[in-house]
Amino acid sequence: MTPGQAPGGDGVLRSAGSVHPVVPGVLDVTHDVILYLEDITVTFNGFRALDRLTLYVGVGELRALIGPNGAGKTTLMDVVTGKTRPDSGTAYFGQTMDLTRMSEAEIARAGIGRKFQKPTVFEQHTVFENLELALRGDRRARRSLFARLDADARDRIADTLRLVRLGAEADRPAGLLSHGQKQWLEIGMLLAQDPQLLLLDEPVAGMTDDETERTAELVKSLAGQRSVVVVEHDMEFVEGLDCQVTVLDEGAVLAEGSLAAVQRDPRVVEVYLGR
Ligand SMILES: Nc1ncnc2c1ncn2[C@@H]1O[C@H](COP(=O)(O)OP(=O)(O)OP(=O)(O)O)[C@@H](O)[C@H]1O
Repeated sequence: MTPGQAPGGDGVLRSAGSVHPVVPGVLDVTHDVILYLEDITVTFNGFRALDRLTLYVGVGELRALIGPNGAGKTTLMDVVTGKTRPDSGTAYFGQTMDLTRMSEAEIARAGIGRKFQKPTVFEQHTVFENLELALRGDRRARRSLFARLDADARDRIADTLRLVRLGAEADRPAGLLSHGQKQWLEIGMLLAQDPQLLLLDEPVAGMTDDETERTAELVKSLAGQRSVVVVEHDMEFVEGLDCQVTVLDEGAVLAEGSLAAVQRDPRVVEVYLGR
């Protein structure tokens, strides 16, 4: 990343020798970067949960975020989704959307979806209905609810069911699904909103080995069409993702690279084993 590719703070984007006016609400990924976090600091009563953290995520990239307890992973997700405002630093979605000036709802509408650790599906409703409800939250789908695009909405649900491998469960109440299936349904509900950046917080916590393996396949298949950032402690799962790994420690990036490379890094070994 060259500094010239970073968004300016004055409403005008400077990029590689040219100046573009900012178009509000339009995701601009002309530099193939979907998320820019630069020099982000977050303090809680003087304690630095994030300490000048800088991180970039590419368009279509799958990135794993690891680090010991308290490293700042959740706080980072909170900054991206607007739940926590940084004390300083810049956070941009694409070239033009300043996340630090957007509400949580605006950020979600702009195309950032977040899955929390605990599944929150509607247990009384069927799997299909859960996806339908998620789709109704999408502005494009709402417009189409009573119009001829209804078939499109149904197709979208069918596609999502296939993707999260719940086609055979479509008519079952979500409350009867296994823990792993509920997690996949919730990922499907997020996908129904068509996010361009998906944040997954410990998606395999509490899953069986088989479910964990299937989730790695699912998460890998989600990248490419959208960018995905996964926070996870389960190293076998992270290995299965076969992607770039960022290690956080004490609120900053300690190392970045393949899982094998960061696991060889003595500083990473120290924070995981040395304390
Ligand atoms: N609202 C808050 N008030 C005070 N301290 C906080 C708050 N949120 C987080 N912290 C502290 O900031 C640090 C980073 O927390 P964070 O939850 O981001 O870490 P994490 O990497 O997600 O950890 P874990 O792997 O345990 O989930 C921790 O020391 C935590 O206690």
